[in-house]
Amino acid sequence: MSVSPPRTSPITEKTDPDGPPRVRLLVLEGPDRGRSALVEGGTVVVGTLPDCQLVLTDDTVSRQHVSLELLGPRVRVRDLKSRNGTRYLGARVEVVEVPLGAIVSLGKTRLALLPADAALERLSEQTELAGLLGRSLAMRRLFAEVERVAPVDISVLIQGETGTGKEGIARALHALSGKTGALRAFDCGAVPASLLPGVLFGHARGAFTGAVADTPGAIEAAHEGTLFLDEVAELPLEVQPTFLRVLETGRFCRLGETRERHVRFRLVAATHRDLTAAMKKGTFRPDLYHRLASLVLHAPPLRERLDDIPLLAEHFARSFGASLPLSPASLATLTAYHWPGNVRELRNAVERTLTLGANAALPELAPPDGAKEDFHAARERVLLVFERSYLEAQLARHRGSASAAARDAGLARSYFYRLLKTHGLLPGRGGS
Ligand SMILES: Nc1ncnc2c1ncn2[C@@H]1O[C@H](COP(=O)(O)OP(=O)(O)OP(=O)(O)O)[C@@H](O)[C@H]1O
Repeated sequence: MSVSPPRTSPITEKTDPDGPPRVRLLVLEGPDRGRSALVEGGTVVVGTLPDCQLVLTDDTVSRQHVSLELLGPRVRVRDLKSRNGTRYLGARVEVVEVPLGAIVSLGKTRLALLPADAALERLSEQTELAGLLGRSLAMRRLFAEVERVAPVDISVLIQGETGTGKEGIARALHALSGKTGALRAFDCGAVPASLLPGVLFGHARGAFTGAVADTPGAIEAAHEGTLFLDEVAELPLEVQPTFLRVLETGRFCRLGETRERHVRFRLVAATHRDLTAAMKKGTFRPDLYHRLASLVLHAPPLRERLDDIPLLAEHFARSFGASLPLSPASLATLTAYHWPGNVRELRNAVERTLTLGANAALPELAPPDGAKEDFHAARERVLLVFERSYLEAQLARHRGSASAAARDAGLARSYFYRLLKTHGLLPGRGGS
């Protein structure tokens, strides 16, 4: 066993598949942050006594706080009747088997149990970055990337399922960039293709019917700042060459003008679609793709970072005016679900449950006495319940095809998508 205080240096220890299981213990939060120990086989004890295999100085940790039995790809965590308890996914535990990669809390200390050969270079020490919350390893890795890339003036492409926080990541990149201009967000899927060039590049008075005044576009509003281009896969093919030219030269003309203007901004684009598939289909230009994807960040789905659920759920509950330590039953419900709509769906679930009380999907989160409900609140509740079950039934009938479901429902595709988004029902990657 070795004890060392690494934080940012790479640690790469190859695991012998026939040898005893090897696990790296790494303190992520608490007074001993950065302390790490490589342990091999058998059972090890963590506590403040000097003969523990990982010795901590945290005074909320007991002398012999927890034992860890290494079982290959899993670890049996046993609380040794500690004063402040041992928690996993936010709930107090006596004995629990956890996979490698899990994080357990001992008093104020948060300890990651990692595969010995995990590369640990680039874990951020933050659990909040410009409004984005995360204490899982996946988010700390992402935070470290954001911190590293933010001040560098290159385009960034953020890929990830819907609701994973791509816009939040773009905001964090901007907040840490040191740029003097603003962040301007533009959703390529929200504007009809025919209006999109005008909204993006701006237009001169009289450029088209209804153009009553000279109007700057989104790229000008992002001058000296960041342009966040959401749903970039929806950028119409015919607009892509002009946009690429702006990225390469910083020059463009408003619609209806011949005078060239100059802009300087950092582009952050996001998509939940597979752009390489879009290139193969011919709907996305490879030259633009390569320009956008100088650097790709992946927003991990919530189901791959269950450690974030207690933090996020309590944060959302607080933001809706409730202060609740989540019950173990609520946490078990929340962490057992696969969250196809990711963090947005979690936020909606918390809100729905706090608003609708016992009728909601996660009753353990409901206010204990049941909420008073006036006419407007009751109508809203019935509408929400109706909307959600209608959308689910339509999607099921059309095997997940949102376009077909929207047509059948007699709704505009964009409006149908908005409803799906509100209810956290947007089909994942590859959905239409
Ligand atoms: N890590 C996080 N911490 C706090 N809030 C988050 C986090 N991730 C997402 N959210 C919240 O979840 C909601 C959805 O996030 P966001 O709009 O950034 O996702 P997205 O990936 O851009 O979604 P879409 O692809 O549908 O546009 C927002 O309300 C955002 O504030």
